[in-house]
Amino acid sequence: MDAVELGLLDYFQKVCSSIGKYETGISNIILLSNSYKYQCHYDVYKRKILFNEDSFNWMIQVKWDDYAVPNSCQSAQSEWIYTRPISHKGEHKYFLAIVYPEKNNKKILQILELLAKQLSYQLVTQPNLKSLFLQSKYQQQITNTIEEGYLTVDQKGMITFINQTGTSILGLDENELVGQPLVEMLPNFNPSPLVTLQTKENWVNREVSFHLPKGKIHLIFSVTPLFENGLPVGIVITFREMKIIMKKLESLVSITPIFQFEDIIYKSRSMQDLVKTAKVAAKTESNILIEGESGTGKELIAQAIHNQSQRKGKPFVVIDCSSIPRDLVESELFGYVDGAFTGARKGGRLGKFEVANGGTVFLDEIGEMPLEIQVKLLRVLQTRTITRVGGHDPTPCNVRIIAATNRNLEEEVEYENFRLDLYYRLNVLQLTIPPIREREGDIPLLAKTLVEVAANRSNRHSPTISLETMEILENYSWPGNIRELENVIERAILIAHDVMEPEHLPNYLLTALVNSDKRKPAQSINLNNANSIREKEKELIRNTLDHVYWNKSLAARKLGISRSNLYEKIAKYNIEQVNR
Ligand SMILES: Nc1ncnc2c1ncn2[C@@H]1O[C@H](COP(=O)(O)OP(=O)(O)OP(=O)(O)O)[C@@H](O)[C@H]1O
Repeated sequence: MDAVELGLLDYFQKVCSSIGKYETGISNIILLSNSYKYQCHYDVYKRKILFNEDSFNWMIQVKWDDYAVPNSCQSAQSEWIYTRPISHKGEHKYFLAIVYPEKNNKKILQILELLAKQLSYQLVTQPNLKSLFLQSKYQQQITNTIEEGYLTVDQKGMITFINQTGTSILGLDENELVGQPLVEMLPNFNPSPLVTLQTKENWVNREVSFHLPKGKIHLIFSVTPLFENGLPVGIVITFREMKIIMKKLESLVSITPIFQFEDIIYKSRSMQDLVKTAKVAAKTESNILIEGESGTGKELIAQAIHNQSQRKGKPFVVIDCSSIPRDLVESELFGYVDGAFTGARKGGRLGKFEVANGGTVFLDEIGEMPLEIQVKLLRVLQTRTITRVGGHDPTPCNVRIIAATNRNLEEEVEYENFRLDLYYRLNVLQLTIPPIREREGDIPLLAKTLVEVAANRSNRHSPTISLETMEILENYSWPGNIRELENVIERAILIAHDVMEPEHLPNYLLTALVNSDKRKPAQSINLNNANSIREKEKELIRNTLDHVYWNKSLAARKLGISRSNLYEKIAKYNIEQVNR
């Protein structure tokens, strides 16, 4: 085991640099291990000095004439090497050597003696703490490659080691820290991590802030106490910068909002008005409520707003209020402190609002939010702070809320399922996205564009859409809106060649066409031949009418369509009653 492993070299270097600070005029103090004693390179000129056993009795004279050193570099004809042993259990383990031009300089002798004593003492008291973590140089190198700051403190509270990541996080030099009391260098730990030597417990993911020369830093740290033969020897503190953790969490929790206003496909007047208002909303900081049926593009609009707002580039965190178990909503949103509840993770947890700080929170399905959480959300919006579950200290939180719902929130307020005060807070700007069946001219445009997108994605030639197919698409009510249209097209693309025909569409669309004033499929007809769709419909209507002896009300009921719709179809297909 050498001086590095024993931690002696660090200590030695530290002491030497402090000697340098007091300007004793001494330089070139060398720490020699026992194995080096017969040969040593010792100064800037790489002069090699041969030692023998006697060399360790205080002092030897070196005549520079014997060495190939240019005259200009020599301050004296000869110099003296003072040496002093560093002993451990009566054995000379190391030697200190100082090169000095004068013989018997008392000050030098005193310093050397003192230093050797201090180092010998260090050998006895330093319980090889370092060797516990750094059993080899490889391990030391590993500690320098890990992403966490890594600091060891002996049982007396003195810092004994810090890795490179640690020094760069703290913005302090290894020499400034090692050998110094932890409480002086990093005073904000409260309680001191050394407490763990008594409690014998690990601390996980605690938070602390320091004002250091680098500025204010916010750390997440963990502490592991170390024992050797049951006796406390020190602690290891691992730490990371909060802002780095936040960045990582952001990438896990937030999504990259990819949509811009240019990606929204529309033509209809109603969508033109909506996008215009959304663009105005993007310039403001107000909360926004987006209402619309499922799949109408609420999240798409929310992303486009975020990307055109001042918060672009900041987190965009999506919280689906309907998918979080009721009793976890609060901690998911606002986080919790250590020990907040049974089963809570040690060290607490950040909430999504904290992660979204500076950015946008997209609260999807806000209508599903439990009433008790609505109160807490209201408080966040009013105070612009969040308080973790089980915590008392509010933390500033700057987020913009874009809430979305496919319910009629005003009605939910009337039914007392949603708080009126929260509704007002969220509804500063309201956008209502119309369903696609109400967007005049949008379906053909959407269908054509989505066919191209889907064909491109699956590396296929993009088919054209036949008139008949387009008619079916336009007449369907699309309860699942654009998401449903996307799915239908995605599937059709796989089976269509040059032209997308009705046979490439799912049967339920064709059936629904027959029942076009009802939004759910009624009697299913299996239409495989595209050209026969009208014929099949005509046949179905005629058969039904014949079956009920042309009682049109009854036929309409059986077909699941309205009487007026039946009259329209009879006229359209020119169906006549055949006298039997
Ligand atoms: N106008 C549009 N142009 C192009 N794509 C659209 C348009 N509107 C919606 N989409 C696409 O439709 C799909 C559904 O949109 P989105 O998830 O935004 O709907 P939503 O209203 O938030 O749905 P839900 O209420 O079910 O959460 C997405 O793939 C989206 O890209």
